[in-house]
Amino acid sequence: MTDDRCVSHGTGTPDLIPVTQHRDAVAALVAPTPVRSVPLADCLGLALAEDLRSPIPLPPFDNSAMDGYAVRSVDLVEADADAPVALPVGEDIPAGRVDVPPLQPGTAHRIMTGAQLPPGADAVVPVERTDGGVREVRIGLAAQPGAHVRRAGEDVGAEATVLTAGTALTPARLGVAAAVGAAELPVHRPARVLVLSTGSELVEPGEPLHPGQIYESNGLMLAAAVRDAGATARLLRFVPDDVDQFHAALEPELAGTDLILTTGGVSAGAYEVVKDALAGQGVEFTKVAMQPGMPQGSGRYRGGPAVVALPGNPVSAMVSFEVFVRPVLRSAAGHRDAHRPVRRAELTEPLRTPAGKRQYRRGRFDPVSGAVALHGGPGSHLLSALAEADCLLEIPEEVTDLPAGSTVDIWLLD
Ligand SMILES: Nc1nc2c(c(=O)[nH]1)N[C@H]1C(S)=C(S)[C@@H](COP(=O)(O)OP(=O)(O)OC[C@H]3O[C@@H](n4cnc5c(N)ncnc54)[C@H](O)[C@@H]3O)O[C@H]1N2
Ligand code: MOO
Repeated sequence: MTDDRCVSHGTGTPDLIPVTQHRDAVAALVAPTPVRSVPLADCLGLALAEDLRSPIPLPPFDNSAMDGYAVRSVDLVEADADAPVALPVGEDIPAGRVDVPPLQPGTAHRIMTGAQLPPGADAVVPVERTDGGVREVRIGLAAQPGAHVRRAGEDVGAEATVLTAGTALTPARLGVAAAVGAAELPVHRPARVLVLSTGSELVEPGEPLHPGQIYESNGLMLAAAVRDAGATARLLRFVPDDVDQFHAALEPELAGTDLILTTGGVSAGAYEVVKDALAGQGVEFTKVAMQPGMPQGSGRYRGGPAVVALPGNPVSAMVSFEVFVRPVLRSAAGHRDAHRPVRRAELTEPLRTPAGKRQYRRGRFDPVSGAVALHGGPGSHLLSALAEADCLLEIPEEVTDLPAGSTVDIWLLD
């Protein structure tokens, strides 16, 4: 909800559907993907499908936090830098030694970081506080019981849950999974997305550009956004505004596709290739009460893969992806946090928006002051401002005027 707002009445455009309605329609198209076991090395960024319980405590055994000497603290009560206590050294215990002999009273074992604490020892003296002796060691420090000892289970108790279902597998989470002995994890298969841009004006970046032509940017951008959302993307070469070429590009690629994402050709002109090709094939075209991103399509292509048809204006395509597609891909792949983080932020300047449409403006957020500044105008061709933005401001449909200092919801982008 946005504070300090002027609300307009009776300005809704009757043929526009609410953002929530289209969002629900898109969400209903993409089911959760199947779960399978995947080697840890291939799990980065995927969502864990089941809680991970540790079969062992971590650390698995009491061990030394320092290179030094394992001792009985009672043997060193009198020890002092000026009056060191000499103890005979029994054994060497490097990390990984499995047959660790007990520590006899009045002796020390030389021990390394990570090595098992010998039975009978209750403290470790760092080598720097000794003379480093190999047969006999002189220790100038009265060790406290437990000093420099890492106790079994201090980090993770046996049978404790270390990761919960829906967690995104970050490097540290993969680390803890390996530390408790997991070789594979149950994860959702990423959703498989096909990306196809349309437009006779489009030219491949790197090729010469003639008057009236523009470089194709939506396909690459959306394929990257799909991958960033944790799904896999197959980017097809864009097609001109030609229905036959559109179908010819799609047909051979349908197998193994969960979602077809198209851009362009969905508004009201004479050459709306996506609309012409997909209307009557299971895809409905609507106008959504939002800006950017008004013309939209969704459905199932000939009863098969889901289709989301995004508008061609680059900012409209990207914002529509954020609003409708990204959360759905993340939910389908099992992510608990499917949505962008939302914050409340204070506007640095006044903002006027048209009534009856939910606005998504591009902004820059200062997390220290909690202020958000608009970045670039509302035009849906202003791609460079989107590229520099770090958040989207979400302004509700009924709001038309916001004074500086009003608080608004923002979605934090990466
Ligand atoms: N008479 C009307 N005209 C328009 C309406 C309307 O309701 N009535 N809606 C406007 C809105 S809002 C939008 S958004 C756009 C959406 O149009 P389309 O989805 O049909 O997209 P195109 O016309 O193909 O392209 C729009 C714009 O974007 C550029 N574009 C398209 N594809 C790419 C790409 N892959 N890479 C880079 N740029 C691309 C294209 O050149 C156009 O400039 O329609 C409005 N018009
Ligand atoms: O949907 Mo359009 O995005 O307002 O330019």
